[in-house]
Amino acid sequence: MAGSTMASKCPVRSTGTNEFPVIDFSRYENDPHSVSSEIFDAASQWGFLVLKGHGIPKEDVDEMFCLSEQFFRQPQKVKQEKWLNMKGQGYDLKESVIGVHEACCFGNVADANLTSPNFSSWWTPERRKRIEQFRSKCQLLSNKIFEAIALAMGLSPSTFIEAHSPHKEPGNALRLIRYHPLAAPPDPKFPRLCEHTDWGTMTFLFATTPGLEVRTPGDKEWVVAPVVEDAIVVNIADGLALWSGKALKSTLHRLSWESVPFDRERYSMAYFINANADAPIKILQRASGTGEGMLRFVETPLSMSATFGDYQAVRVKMIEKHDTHITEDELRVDPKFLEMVKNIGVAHGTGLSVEEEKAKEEADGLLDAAQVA
Ligand SMILES: O=C(O)CCC(=O)C(=O)O
Ligand SMILES: [Fe+2]
Repeated sequence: MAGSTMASKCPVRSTGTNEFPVIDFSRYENDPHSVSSEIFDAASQWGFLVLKGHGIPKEDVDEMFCLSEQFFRQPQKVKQEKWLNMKGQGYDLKESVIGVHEACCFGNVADANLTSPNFSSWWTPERRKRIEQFRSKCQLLSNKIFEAIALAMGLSPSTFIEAHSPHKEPGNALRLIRYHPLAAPPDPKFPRLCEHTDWGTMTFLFATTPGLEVRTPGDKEWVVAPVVEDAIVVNIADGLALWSGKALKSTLHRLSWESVPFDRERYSMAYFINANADAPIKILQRASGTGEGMLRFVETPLSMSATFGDYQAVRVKMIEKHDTHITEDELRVDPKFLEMVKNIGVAHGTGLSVEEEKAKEEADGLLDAAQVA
């Protein structure tokens, strides 16, 4: 389990945009090959990048932050009218080893949040409509990035998109987050947000103030991700690390009390992208003998057949057992499959190459992949 208080006592270096990958996506249409290879390089070395020129209007992002602030300013009783459910909809409050923050999460298939009964009465039809319109813009952007990544890997452009229909469960989730101020220092065991890797396929992070800490390539140190105006932080999550045979990296990240002290607040928004529950898990591998500067990945057979839905159910169980309003019954999964996912080594975030990772696994025995997301 992550969230070690030891690590959070170490000083955390700030990074500049000359070190952390920053990519201007407005060049993609005219120059798809070089932009997609920049994205692939950042995603395989850092697992994180800052994306400028992404096309989501600034006014829309500002409006989402405005809704978020208004909602979190409501009395606690109003906010917690509906707690987060299994469809990733509702209010979530964490003060535990997972972290100290509150969130309102809009998950499930496109437009499901227009009518879901699992939101506080504060969320009027008009406000829900704006949320769904924003989710739809994020979803269209995610398709473009998936296309770019497929292009860089020598795959059909629709390879990842086909497994990400917005009309299929579990859908993508927009999580409005507030790291709330506390009246007194927290329990020393609680981090602001524990070290974790995300468990979907890709995540967009929106923030106007720094605080997000990321492990550098080679897993050497924590650095604070730079905040670039009107840009989005994009990170690869475990599902895509698994799918790409770990060519794309799912990197550990967190928030420490040094970054967001107990008496301060910070707002952010995370858009978690998930593969469709019925999409079969596939593993890609780099094909040998491809030309200079060209990558080509091919599918390799998987020892047991499983879907992303099987995988997601297991990851939810790994996370939600810590503190939750979800019952044990709802979290029931096949114990054999749970064991397989724990041992598969997807939630790695170690910064090691595939070969190094393999050698380490052999040396250490099977990795415990039970990172929380
Ligand atoms: O708030 C942030 O900047 C990061 C949030 C995050 O990593 C998460 O919710 O998974
Ligand atoms: Fe995360």
